Amino acid sequence: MRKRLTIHSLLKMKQERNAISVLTAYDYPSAKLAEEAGIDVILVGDSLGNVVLGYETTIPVTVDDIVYHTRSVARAAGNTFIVADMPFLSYGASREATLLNAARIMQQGGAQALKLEGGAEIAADVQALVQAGIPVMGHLGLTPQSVHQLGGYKVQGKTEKDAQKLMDDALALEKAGAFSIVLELVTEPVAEAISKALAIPTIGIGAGRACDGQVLVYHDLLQYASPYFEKKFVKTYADIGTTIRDAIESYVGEVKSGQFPAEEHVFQPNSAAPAALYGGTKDAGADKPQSKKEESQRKEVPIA
Ligand SMILES: Nc1nc(=O)c2c([nH]1)NC[C@@H]1CN(c3ccc(C(=O)N[C@@H](CCC(=O)O)C(=O)O)cc3)CN21
Ligand SMILES: CC(C)C(=O)C(=O)O
Ligand SMILES: [Mg+2]
Repeated sequence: MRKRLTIHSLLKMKQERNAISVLTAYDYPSAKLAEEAGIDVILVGDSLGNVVLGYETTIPVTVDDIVYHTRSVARAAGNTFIVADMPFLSYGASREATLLNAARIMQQGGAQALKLEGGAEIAADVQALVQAGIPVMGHLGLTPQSVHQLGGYKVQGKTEKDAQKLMDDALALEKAGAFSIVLELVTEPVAEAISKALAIPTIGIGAGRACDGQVLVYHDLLQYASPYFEKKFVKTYADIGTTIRDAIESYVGEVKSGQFPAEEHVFQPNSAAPAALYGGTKDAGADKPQSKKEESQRKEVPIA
């Protein structure tokens, strides 16, 4: 098993043009499989609000939610660099609240780094976290925690003015000490210009081919009951949703038909017939049920 990457090895990957693969994970099985598959970085994203908890936005996600999910990811992926999202307004309200919430996610969750949405306006918070010894990942472009202000999940950096603001924000985050920046739903040339202007790696999601790495949401990549999997920036690599639904359908059918459980799933006593249970007669139990269906038919026969 490969050793866990560090912020220094991620910087080196950019310098050597070695693309960084990032995937979200939210629990033990998703993190275990991501680590086994050789992912570079796991992000415990607040997208868990959408794909695991069923909320419409990421806004209801709490620090408790992130701690709970990060713990289970950390237990599964001890050799993978784990970044956790700081959820909505768990940073920026006050310097003290930012640091205390960050401390909880690092200490109780077991993340190696935190990600915050926003640009120059949160640079001072980023700097305080970095000074406290926490690696910070920035997040620019479509920042879902501001969806109501942005007016929807729309591509960012389309006008010259927006593009310049994205560039200024990226430079401000780098200056504040961020080790990497996620660019979400940013036009390809703008993401390319930012990636070239920064020393730290950019991680794109719907931000084109020039980013230093890519990130996708676990449930999108696997078509795993995700409400977003049909989006333009997503590529689905498997159809796990259909596989799971078909399997459960088969199970339901076999329980109802009596095909499951079969002989090989059933435990038998030492002696072929546990006479005591059948009222002490020697041949009792010889007509033990072969299936649920048969048993229910038996029950229709009055015993007395
Ligand atoms: N499952 C999932 N995947 C994600 O990528 C994701 C989440 N959830 N939740 C948090 C945010 C929200 N995200 C979103 C949500 C919607 C679009 C979307 O509707 N995109 C349109 C672009 C529309 C335009 O052209 O402006 C698309 O078709 O890609 C994009 C990102 C990304 N994040
Ligand atoms: C989509 C990624 C970048 C994210 O922030 C999340 O999964 O919450
Ligand atoms: Mg997020």
